[in-house]
Amino acid sequence: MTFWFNSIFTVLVLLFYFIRRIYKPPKELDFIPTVSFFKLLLILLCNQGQYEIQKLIRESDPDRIGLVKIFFGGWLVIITDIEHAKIFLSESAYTLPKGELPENHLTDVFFGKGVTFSNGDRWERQRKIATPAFNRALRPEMVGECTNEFINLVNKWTDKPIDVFSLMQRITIQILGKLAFAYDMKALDNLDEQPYFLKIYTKIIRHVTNTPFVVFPFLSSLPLKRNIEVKSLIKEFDNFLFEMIEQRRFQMSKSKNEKENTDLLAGILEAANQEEYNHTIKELRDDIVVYFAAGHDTSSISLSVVFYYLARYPEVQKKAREEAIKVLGNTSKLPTSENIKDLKYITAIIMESLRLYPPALQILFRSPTKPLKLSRNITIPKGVKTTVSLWQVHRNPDIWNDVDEFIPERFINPEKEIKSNWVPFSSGPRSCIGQNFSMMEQKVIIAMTLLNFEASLPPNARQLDRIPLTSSFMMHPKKLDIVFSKLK
Ligand code: HEM
Repeated sequence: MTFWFNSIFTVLVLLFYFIRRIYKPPKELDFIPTVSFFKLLLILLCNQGQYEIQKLIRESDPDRIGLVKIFFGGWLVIITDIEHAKIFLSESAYTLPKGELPENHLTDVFFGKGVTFSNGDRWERQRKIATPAFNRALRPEMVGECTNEFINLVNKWTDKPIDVFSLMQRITIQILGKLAFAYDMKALDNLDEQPYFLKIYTKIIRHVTNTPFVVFPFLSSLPLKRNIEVKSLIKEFDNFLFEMIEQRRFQMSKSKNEKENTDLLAGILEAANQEEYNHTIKELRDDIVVYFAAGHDTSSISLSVVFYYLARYPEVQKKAREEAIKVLGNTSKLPTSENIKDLKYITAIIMESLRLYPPALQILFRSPTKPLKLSRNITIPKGVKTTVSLWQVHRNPDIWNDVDEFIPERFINPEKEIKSNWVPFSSGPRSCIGQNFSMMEQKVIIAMTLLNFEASLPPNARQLDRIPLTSSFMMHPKKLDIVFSKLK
């Protein structure tokens, strides 16, 4: 009896000591308020969703110093104040590199070292190649053509609730396929089946963003059935990508007509052939995975939020439709770049939706290579993992009036200060490379859809006063249904 008692007691003491040692924050972070790990764990275990997590983060900093620390397999500092964020985000990409994941981590296996995850000279080279290629790929008319296909698809599903996020994923993937890869993803052919490419991608993302695996990266290296499964899915995805690359290379060798080679992939392939870049096939693959992921999920979330608000506020929808009619006419004319600039109210709706629901809730963490001063009293020590919560900076009541209200008007001719506090695409040297691409595609989709359909919330969701969200690290709406009805 005494033996068992002593053994259990010793194990408990060791466990307690072990947890305290891991959990005890470094002294240099003492000044930063702590988010309770146990409260966070409870929220995650009970799957209570994003609002609870964000509320916990805000409440953990009662004196509003503008940053908190959180135990997340290691200590992570989260910046929640826009002024700190501006300084942080404007720091050079060389002195504030993105954090490296342990090798073999599934996120690393899947995303590799595409531009979002790379650092130093490699990142600079990738960004130099992609920037002009992105500008060439900005083609609103082509987005308009895809939107016409989308309208035909929605026409087959009118007056019934439809999961708006999956619907938006289809159109953004189709557009990305055409504009970025000159590839027909066949995402708008029918609603019965999820497109093949998207199906595999969704499964992989579900695995790699699974909370325990994010918090405890070592789990990815264990010989678990699920890890083996993900690796085989990634292989399948890669085969598809290599086929797509080869197909594009072949088409380009047949056609030297520059007008036919305006897509992002063509731009990257052209640059890859130049000796100064010397891109390997693995580097190409990594870039494409990143463009594929960054290029459709975020825009689908943003569009889902916009359609939720349009459905919830019919008067906003009416005003947006009037603008679309004024700019595009009643016909299904394909929008031009000039038209896009005139969609001021629709732009404000997108901006306000992105303020309230930034699809990237926080940026990927960085580790400063030297102490980074954010204000007179606040310095992030060298090497400390740090991120910016875009949700928190956008929902700070000290900065935004009626912070939780949807007020698109605040973005009609906004003052410089308001614009600089709005950072859903991040800012500084590592800001989103696809911002113009995404804003352009969203404006076309919204304007053309409003010329054809009325969006409403299904009867059982009329009281929905906020979007149901998962507690995932990307912002994902739980099932969000919208009804599209043909305009009379
Ligand atoms: C509503 C749509 C979008 C939002 C809210 C968004 C948001 C962001 C944010 C916050 C970052 C910074 C991430 C970080 O620092 O960790 C980022 C980076 C990036 N985004 Fe986007 N994005 C959107 C659309 C797109 C599109 C359409 C593409 C490409 C087709 C794209 C490609 C990228 C790339 C490549 C980076 C990495 C840039 C670098 O590290 O230099 N994004 N995006």
